[in-house]
Amino acid sequence: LPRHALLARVIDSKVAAETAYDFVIAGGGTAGLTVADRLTENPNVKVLVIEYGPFDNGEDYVLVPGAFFPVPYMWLTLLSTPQSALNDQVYGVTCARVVGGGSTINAMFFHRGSAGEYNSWEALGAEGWTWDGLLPYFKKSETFHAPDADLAEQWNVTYDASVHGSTGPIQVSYPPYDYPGSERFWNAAVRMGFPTVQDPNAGQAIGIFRLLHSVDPATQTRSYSRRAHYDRVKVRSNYHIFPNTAVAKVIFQGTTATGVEFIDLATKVKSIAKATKEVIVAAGAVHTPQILQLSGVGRKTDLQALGIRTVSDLPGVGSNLQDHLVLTVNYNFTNNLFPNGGSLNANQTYDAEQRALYDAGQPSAYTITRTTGNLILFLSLQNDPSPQKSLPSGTAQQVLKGYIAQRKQILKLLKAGNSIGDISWNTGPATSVYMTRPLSRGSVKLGSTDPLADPLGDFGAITDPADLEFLLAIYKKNRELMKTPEIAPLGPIELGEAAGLIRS
Ligand SMILES: Cc1cc2nc3c(=O)[nH]c(=O)nc-3n(C[C@H](O)[C@H](O)[C@H](O)COP(=O)(O)OP(=O)(O)OC[C@H]3O[C@@H](n4cnc5c(N)ncnc54)[C@H](O)[C@@H]3O)c2cc1C
Repeated sequence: LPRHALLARVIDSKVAAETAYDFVIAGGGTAGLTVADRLTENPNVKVLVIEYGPFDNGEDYVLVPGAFFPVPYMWLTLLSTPQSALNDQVYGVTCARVVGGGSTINAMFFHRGSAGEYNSWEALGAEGWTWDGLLPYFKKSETFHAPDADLAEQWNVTYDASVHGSTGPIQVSYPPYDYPGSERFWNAAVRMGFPTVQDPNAGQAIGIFRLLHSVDPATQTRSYSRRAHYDRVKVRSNYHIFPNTAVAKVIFQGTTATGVEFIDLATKVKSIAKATKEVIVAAGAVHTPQILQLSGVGRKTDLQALGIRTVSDLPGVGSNLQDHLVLTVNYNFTNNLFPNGGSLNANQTYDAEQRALYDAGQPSAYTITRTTGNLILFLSLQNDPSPQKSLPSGTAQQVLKGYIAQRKQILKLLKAGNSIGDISWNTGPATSVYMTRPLSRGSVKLGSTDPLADPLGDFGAITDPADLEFLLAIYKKNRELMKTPEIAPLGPIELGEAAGLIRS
C-alpha cells in the first residue's frame, strides 16, 4: 500500500494531487466536515477536504466554555467595507479559520429556529428544507443529555425529549451552573409578558428560554465538528484532509466542476486535486462567494472588470449577504449580585476558585460561555414595517426578484410572531441586543484576483431604514428589562455611546 493509505489522513499536496477523489470539499468547517463524515461512511467513496486553517491544539479557549474568546483561529485581517448607514465605520468580519470552522470558535448555542422559518426556505425554492423535512437530521446530528432533575427545577429547564436525538455525534447539554441574576432575567421577562416554551428547539423559538449548548457534559468541553466529524472517524482511509491550504479556485470543463486548484500555505506551491463526482464549496458565508467568483461564477460585469473568464453569469453569487449585527449595551451595575457574568473577569479569587472546581469536574462558572450566559430572550414584532427598496441601484434583476420573495416571507414570519432579534445578558456588566432578521442586504465582492487576499465584505448594516426601527424596538425592550423590579435593584446605569444616541 502507498504510504498515505496507512497513515492518519492528514495528507500533503503531492498525495492530494496524485489521488483520484470522488468528492473534493473546499472548506473543512462546520458543514464541510459534516458532509465529509457522511460521504465517507461508504468506504468506496474517496473524499478530500481542503481547509485554509490549521488544526487547533486543544487550547482552553477552544475547549473550555468559560475561557476567553478564541481569537487566533479567525480571519483576523478581514474587515468590512465602510458601512454607509453607520458613519462609514469599518468593522471586523468575524469568522473562523481552523479545522472545524465556526464550530471551533462559536458560542456553542445549539439552537434551532422556529418551524415557520424553515418552511419559508421551501417557499423560496429549497424543496424539502422544511421543519418536518429537517427534523430527522437535527435529531440525527445530536446526542441530547437531559439536565439533572434538581438543576432543571432550580433553573426552569424544560424540554421535549421527542424532538431530540440520542445517538448523534454532537453532544448537547445544559450548563450545570448559573448566576443568581439569571433568575431575575427570567422573571423580568415573564413580568413583561414574554412567553416561556417547553422546548425552544421544538419549532417555536420565541420568548425567554434556557439555551442548549454543544458541550459534552462528561468533560464539560466543546463538542464540535473537528472532534465529531473528523477525529471520531479518522481511521477511515478514504477520508483525507489537507489543513493550512487555500482553495484558489474551482476548475471547470465547460460548466462542469472537475476539481480545484489549491495553494499549500507553507510553500505557496499550487497544485490541482481532481474530483470525479463533485466539488463541494463549503467555505462559509464570506469565502464561498469569494472562491466562486475567483472561479468565474458570479456577475459577469464584476468578473470582467477583474479579467476573470466567466463560467456562469450568476449575479446572485456574492449578493444578498445577511448579517445579524449585535449592539453591546454597557452598564455600571451599582448593586449587582455576586457572583455574576462579569465576576470571572473582575475577581481573581473567584476566577481561581471556579477554575479549580471546573478542573475537579464540579459545577462551575467555567461551564458557561463567558460572554453570553445561559438565557436568551427572542422577541417578535408587533408592527408591520413600511416596505423599503434599499438595495443598491443597478442590482441585478435576479437578485432583486429573490430579495422581494425573501422579504415577503420575512414579513409573513414577522406577522406570525416569529423573532426579529434577541437579547442576551450573562448577568454581568453588558447586555447584547442582536438583530437576527435584517431586511438590509450586503455583499461579498472580490477586491483582487489574488486568492490569498481578503474579499470585500459589505454588511450593508441598517441600509434598510426599517432595520433601525427594529433595532430601536429591541433596544427599548432591553431598557424596559433593566427597569423591571427584578433587575432595577441591581442598579444598572447604562454607559457608552448608545445611551447618548438612542433615547426612549
Ligand atoms: C463568533 C461566532 C459565534 C457564533 N456563535 C454561534 C452559536 O453560538 N451557535 C450557532 O449555532 N452558531 C454560531 N455561530 C455561527 C456558526 O458557527 C456558523 O453558522 C457555522 O460555523 C457556519 O458553518 P459553515 O460550514 O458554513 O462555515 P464555517 O464553519 O465558517 O467553515 C468554513 C471553513 O472554510 C474555510 N475556508 C475559507 N476559505 C477557504 C479557502 N479559500 N480554502 C480552504 N478553506 C477555506 C474556513 O477557514 C472555515 O474553516 C457563530 C459564529 C461566530 C463567528
